[in-house]
Amino acid sequence: MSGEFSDFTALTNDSRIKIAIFGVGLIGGSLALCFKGKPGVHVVGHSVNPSSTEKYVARGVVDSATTSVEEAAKDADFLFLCVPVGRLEDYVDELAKLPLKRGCIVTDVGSTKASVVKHAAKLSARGAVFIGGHPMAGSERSGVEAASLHLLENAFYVLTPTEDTPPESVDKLERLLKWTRAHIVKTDAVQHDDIVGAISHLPHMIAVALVNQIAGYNDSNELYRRLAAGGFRDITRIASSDPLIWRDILLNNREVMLKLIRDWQSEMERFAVLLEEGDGEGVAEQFRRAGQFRSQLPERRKGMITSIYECYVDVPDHPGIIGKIATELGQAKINLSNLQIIESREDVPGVLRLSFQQSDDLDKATDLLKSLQYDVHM
Ligand SMILES: NC(=O)c1ccc[n+]([C@@H]2O[C@H](COP(=O)([O-])OP(=O)(O)OC[C@H]3O[C@@H](n4cnc5c(N)ncnc54)[C@H](O)[C@@H]3O)[C@@H](O)[C@H]2O)c1
Ligand SMILES: O=C(O)C(=O)C[C@]1(C(=O)O)C=C[C@@H](O)C=C1
Repeated sequence: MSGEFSDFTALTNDSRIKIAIFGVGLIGGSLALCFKGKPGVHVVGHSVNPSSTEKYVARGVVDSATTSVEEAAKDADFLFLCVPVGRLEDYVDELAKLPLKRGCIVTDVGSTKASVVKHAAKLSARGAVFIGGHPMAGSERSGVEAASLHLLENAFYVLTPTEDTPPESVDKLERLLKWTRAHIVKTDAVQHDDIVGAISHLPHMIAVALVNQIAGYNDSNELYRRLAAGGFRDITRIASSDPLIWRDILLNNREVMLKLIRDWQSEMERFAVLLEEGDGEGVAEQFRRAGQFRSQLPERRKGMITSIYECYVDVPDHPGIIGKIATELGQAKINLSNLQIIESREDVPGVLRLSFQQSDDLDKATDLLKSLQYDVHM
């Protein structure tokens, strides 16, 4: 081992590290992939479902898997709770009944923090330290099939230690999380929920409401769906997120969300007034202000809407073209994460959307496809 991770084995008193992941889905699976195969590390996955445990091992995401919380938790140095927000407290309660390894670190990846941090304080009575966590990266996809070694790379990873959290435990967790290549940010759990409510939960709700509004119009005229391409697609990717994961997040953060909805309604009302009054300068000013703030967002950072790098390719309408493009990319060792035909443009035979998890892959793919005379748009 070398460089920034050379102090890794100092994370425990012996050179073996057991990491238990409860819920090996998109986030749990991505964490497992970051830890698995590192020297001395054993990653055990937990699922309530025996067929899922078999799948985790068969896909090579974990070293072993079990349906027993007790077996997964036994002697574990780090325990990651990666289940839906609505189940986090149940897992804390189960762990609180078990003989956990002294000084072990229990953390979670839930999209809300205040309630679980408060609830998990009880783990200290078992000699464990709870530190709330939230990797600010994700996808509209879910399940272990969507897990990726690179998901958290360059993303922010929020930790919410309290004043009672031993600093050496925070330090230990931070050192472990270096394997994810995410950037750690520490904040208070309540502040986390306010801010993440605004920059993540509200956009998900708006995307869903917008899609449902348009779907309603589409019921009486199919042209809505057929013409909905550029802007609509950009702002609504996250509307395809997992319904149960988001049910739990929004219910858990409901007080914050109710205030944010009211503020959103005021923003829309402001637009309504500007339009009623025919105030063109006022409308333009709204766009100027938004553009200015948006231009200051971190570029191509994982997390929020930009976690996937995409390009669009005009494709002639003949059988085999999709396979041909996928093969060209594969032969050039470019990792394609998704490929989708979009039938929204009437003027060209078809448009293929290619998605990548690395900006590098996107750049290589556009260069390659352009060199092969394809029309590529960003
Ligand atoms: N999806 C995202 O973009 C994202 C990003 C950051 C954090 N998170 C948080 O990560 C956690 C997991 O989300 P995910 O996107 O990985 O979801 P996922 O559906 O991909 O994975 C959830 C895991 O929990 C298990 N699970 C589901 N319901 C369960 C239940 N009732 N009891 C026990 N286990 C159950 C599933 O088998 C799966 O292994 C959530 O708390 C979510 O808020 C999600
Ligand atoms: O990129 C996405 O699909 C996401 O929704 C990721 C996202 C976000 O809103 O930024 C979603 C939920 C999380 O808790 C953290 C990250």
